[in-house]
Amino acid sequence: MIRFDNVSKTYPRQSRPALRDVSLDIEKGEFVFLVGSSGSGKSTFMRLILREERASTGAVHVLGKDLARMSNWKVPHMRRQLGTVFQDFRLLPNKTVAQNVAFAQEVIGKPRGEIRKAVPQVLDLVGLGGKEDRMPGELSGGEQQRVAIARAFVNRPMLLIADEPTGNLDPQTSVGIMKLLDRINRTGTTVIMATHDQNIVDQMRKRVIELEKGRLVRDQARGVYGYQH
Ligand SMILES: Nc1ncnc2c1ncn2[C@@H]1O[C@H](COP(=O)(O)OP(=O)(O)OP(=O)(O)O)[C@@H](O)[C@H]1O
Repeated sequence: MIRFDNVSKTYPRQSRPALRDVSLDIEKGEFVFLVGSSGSGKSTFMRLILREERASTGAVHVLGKDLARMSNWKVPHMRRQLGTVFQDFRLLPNKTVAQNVAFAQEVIGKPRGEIRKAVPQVLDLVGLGGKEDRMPGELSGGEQQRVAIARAFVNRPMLLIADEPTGNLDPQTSVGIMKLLDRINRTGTTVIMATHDQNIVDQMRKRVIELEKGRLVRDQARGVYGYQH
């Protein structure tokens, strides 16, 4: 599903690479935690998968495609198969819960009938049945993140990328979000989640990839958080 072959990334005008010689494989259906202190390269890793950035050297393969060889016009098609969730939710504040989720389908040209069916289904799945007509500002942080996850999942992506999805949530709410991501993973969707949340990583015992100053320093099955920050 994802392969990094000796990938390094140095941003323009930076002397130190943000990623250094990273090689790894992530298979379909895996759940992977990406850990490492601030600035270790986690977001860069995710941006390379989304082709928001390009590798300086080495090759990144996503869904069997070499991203360096992918023409720009094909990138949106590739991204449609990836869902993204962020710490700050990134909902459209002037659209209802249902409209936020429907929007993800409208932009890819899904027929109206399908959207009308899929939106309530996915809102039920994330535990927001009955809140379709609320505005994001009327929801708790945990509920807003559920909307964001519904939006990311409604097109049934092969891969869900979550960048600190529990970073703004209290521990109890975070556990609910993790149960939801686990459920989504069980449907066969690969999940990659960057996090600083030690409790979550230690409880879930999934594969843990640790970056330190851009290098991959640990790749552990059923791993733990494993470092002090
Ligand atoms: N657009 C950019 N231009 C220049 N340097 C950048 C850019 N983005 C990131 N960097 C640098 O690359 C390194 C890795 O940053 P990155 O954001 O990938 O780390 P991170 O592990 O995601 O950190 P955090 O946990 O704080 O989100 C840092 O030294 C950072 O300053």
